[in-house]
Amino acid sequence: MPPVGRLHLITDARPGRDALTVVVAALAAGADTIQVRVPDATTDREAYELTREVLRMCRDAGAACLVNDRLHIALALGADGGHVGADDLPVAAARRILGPDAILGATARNPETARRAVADGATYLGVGPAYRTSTKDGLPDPIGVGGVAVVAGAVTVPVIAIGGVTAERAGELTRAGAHGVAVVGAVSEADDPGKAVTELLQAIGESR
Ligand SMILES: Cc1ncc(COP(=O)(O)OP(=O)(O)O)c(N)n1
Ligand SMILES: Cc1ncsc1CCOP(=O)(O)O
Ligand SMILES: [Mg+2]
Repeated sequence: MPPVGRLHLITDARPGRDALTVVVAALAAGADTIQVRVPDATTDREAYELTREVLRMCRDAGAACLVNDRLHIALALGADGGHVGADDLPVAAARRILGPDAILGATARNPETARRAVADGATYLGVGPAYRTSTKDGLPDPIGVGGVAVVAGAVTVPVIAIGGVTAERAGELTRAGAHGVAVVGAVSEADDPGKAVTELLQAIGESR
């Protein structure tokens, strides 16, 4: 299993976003993980084809490729793993499907859920929303840096903070115990996605 990366770029497949162009720029700037996340309305075939392209780019760049929700696509393509949350397969079922060597991320926002996810086989935890974000609807209130710190202190697996993360905020999250951060908008909405990745890497102490 590859190590859990510290800067996860999650694809932004909202209308008008060019996910692949952003992935190319992010990988060139040093993002170490790409998570393919598509809207629910996207067909499996479309998601498969996007993931196949992203996986090829990740392999060339030495980055990990994870698939959100649709673990069958990760398996079919031999991606590095997947990410599940409360509305997806339970973590233990996801682990059985992906096998022992895959990276498996699980969403948690409190210590109890976090410990259960780890016991059930999560390799890392996506913890948030750390801050308010408009990228995803229906999220609960942000847990803030303090909430991320509480979860990070409760588990031994890497915690990846998510939700409203920017280069200005990333450093306080890693200083609070997060191993890394996951972002959508901070990179995909940037005028220069590569520069945004460079600034995020600097903020988490991973500049090259
Ligand atoms: C790194 C990371 N953390 C959290 C999530 C959110 O997953 P989930 O709660 O299943 O919500 P969706 O992304 O499926 O809408 C994530 N994808 N990645
Ligand atoms: C998928 C997801 N889960 C919690 S917040 C979020 C979206 C994060 O997007 P952004 O980095 O633009 O706030
Ligand atoms: Mg999900």
